[in-house]
Amino acid sequence: MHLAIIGYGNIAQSVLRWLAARPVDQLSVLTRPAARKRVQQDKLLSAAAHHVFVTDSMDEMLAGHPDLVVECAGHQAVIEYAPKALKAGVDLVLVSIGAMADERLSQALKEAAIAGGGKLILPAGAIGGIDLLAALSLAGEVAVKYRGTKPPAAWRGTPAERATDLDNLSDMQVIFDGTARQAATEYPRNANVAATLALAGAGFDATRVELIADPAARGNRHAYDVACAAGRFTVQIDNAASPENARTSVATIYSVAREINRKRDPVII
Ligand SMILES: NC(=O)C1=CN([C@@H]2O[C@H](COP(=O)(O)OP(=O)(O)OC[C@H]3O[C@@H](n4cnc5c(N)ncnc54)[C@H](OP(=O)(O)O)[C@@H]3O)[C@@H](O)[C@H]2O)C=CC1
Ligand SMILES: O=C([O-])CC(=O)C(=O)O
Repeated sequence: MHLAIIGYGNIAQSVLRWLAARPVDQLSVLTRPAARKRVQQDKLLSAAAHHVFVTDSMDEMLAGHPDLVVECAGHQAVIEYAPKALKAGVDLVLVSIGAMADERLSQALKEAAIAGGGKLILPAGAIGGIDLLAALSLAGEVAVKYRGTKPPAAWRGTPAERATDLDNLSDMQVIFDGTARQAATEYPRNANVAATLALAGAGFDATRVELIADPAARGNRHAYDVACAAGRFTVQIDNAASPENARTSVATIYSVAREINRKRDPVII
């Protein structure tokens, strides 16, 4: 298998650490230009694959004909690279799913996938239960309400800083209440799961979202309720935060790992 990864942050490096136990044949990594030389020297790479290529050019990466591209670099990187990968006919795992809250980008991605023949794969990421939600939404209208709770530090550098004094919170506080579209747009590094739920269920404008800063939170809690004529269910996940990036739950890393296995294994679940 030839695996290509866009980004070299917490998720990318953690996935490579996991790959060391079962390396891929070829690995291509797309970094920012300033990071290329440093990444090339990282020993994680040679443990994760038999042949390694590091580049700062998407065209160069695609010229190697990867079997699967995994984006784990953020919303801006989705805009820059995702349409190209899909147009080239390569399957693309999109971790920064919240970028699809932008209707024009979402449409462009679909058109690129149709034109090129590559599949746009939306992984479960930090959340679970997407299989049931997506299935129930085929039976009729679904109502979905999501609550995302993280420690105050995970909300630094976001609009939450304007809503509350994150450093001096003594109790949990709702820092956002609105639609999945607003949440994914305003919190691009924290509310991708809201977008995942929206795409699997009621859509970006009907999925209700509450984001909460809680000084007592030990990790990232994702909870949601689904109701429809075919049934109802509630999910609550208490995720450990990644040691390298507290905003990102460890589960996200293994959700990417699962998609890699789904591409290379004969039996998939
Ligand atoms: N679907 C889900 O459930 C979840 C999705 N996510 C998404 O995954 C993304 C990545 O998470 P994580 O790995 O923890 O974040 P990190 O910030 O640790 O890593 C992101 C990496 O991407 C690099 N990068 C950013 N823009 C570009 C670009 N244009 N070209 C090449 N590299 C680029 C960054 O480089 P630099 O440091 O130089 O900026 C950094 O190395 C998040 O931003 C979020 O959107 C996260 C958690 C859950
Ligand atoms: O990793 C998480 O817990 C969720 C997250 O950051 C996101 O949805 O963007």
